Amino acid sequence: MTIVPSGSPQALTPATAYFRDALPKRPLRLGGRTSHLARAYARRVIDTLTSVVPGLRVEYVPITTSADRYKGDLSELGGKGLFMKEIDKALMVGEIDAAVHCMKDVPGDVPLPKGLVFAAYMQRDDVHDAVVFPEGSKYSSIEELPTGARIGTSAVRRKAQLLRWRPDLNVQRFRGNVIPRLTRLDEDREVDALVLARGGLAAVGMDHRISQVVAMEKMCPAIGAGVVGVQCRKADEGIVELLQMIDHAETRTHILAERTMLHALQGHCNSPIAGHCHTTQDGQLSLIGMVFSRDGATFAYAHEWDTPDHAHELGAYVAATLTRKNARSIIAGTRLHQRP
Ligand SMILES: NCc1[nH]cc(CCC(=O)O)c1CC(=O)O
Repeated sequence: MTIVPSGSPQALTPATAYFRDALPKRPLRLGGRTSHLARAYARRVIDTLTSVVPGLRVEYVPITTSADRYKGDLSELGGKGLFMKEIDKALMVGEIDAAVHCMKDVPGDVPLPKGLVFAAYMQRDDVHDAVVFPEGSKYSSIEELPTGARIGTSAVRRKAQLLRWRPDLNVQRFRGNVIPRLTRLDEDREVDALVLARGGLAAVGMDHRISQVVAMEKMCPAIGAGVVGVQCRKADEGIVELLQMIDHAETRTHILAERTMLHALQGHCNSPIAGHCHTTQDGQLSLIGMVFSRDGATFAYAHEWDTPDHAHELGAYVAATLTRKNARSIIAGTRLHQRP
């Protein structure tokens, strides 16, 4: 098979040369979850890879994770990387060559498995949260909802911020993959509205269901929101280099700042922690960090800036500022199901 590099001849890097030799043997096996969202994100990874390396064959390997099997409250299981365990294992034993993950679901309180590396981050999607109402609902925004209205979400981060905004709302646990969640919203009428990620809804073709996009000031995103990461074995140098070809450098810097903060706060995707890093118009890195009590009544906020080569320092600094503002006890006080 011939590889026609996109763009200039210099585009033929060692990675494409390496992969040209491995290609005839079998397609690259990309593992990920079975959900519509995971498949949509994998499609994005595959399309980007094949636009850089035309002729590259990639096969998607869907994997059911513990979090997909468990229908209860994930915080009761500890919430630590349950969307990843089986995928990590498949990658470590060589059943797959690479894995696609939503960075939001990658925990910050346990180290990544030894020998695995995120070799590519795709350019970040929109990070706003969005509100969806059941079909035929007379409401179209959170502001219009009457006292006691039921909002469905399983994210403690969303619950805390909704209650901070509207303490009179009744926030209920509502789990599941995006499409089944929307079906339940319309059919069962258990809740009056759902809050979901705008980018996730758009990725599965459901953006027409969005009635309200929530401002960042009302709903600070999760660490890693809207970022798809591609992981592989560190020792597979050819695959590492191949994936690096689709790495989005600015997104990598933002993820480094956000996840450094998350590590320092010992948080995971079900912690009441929010944060967002972006590059300002004058080229500075801006990082916002927030932690909440579960009822949203107590929170700590920090916002700092630094140069793009100081993403790590910025993450550590914002975490330290939050810690000085009692972040640990605010978070700890909210862990209702903490194990002894
Ligand atoms: N926890 C599930 C999950 N992981 C990533 C996304 C959405 C896309 C993203 O922010 O990466 C979602 C669904 C949601 O929060 O509505």
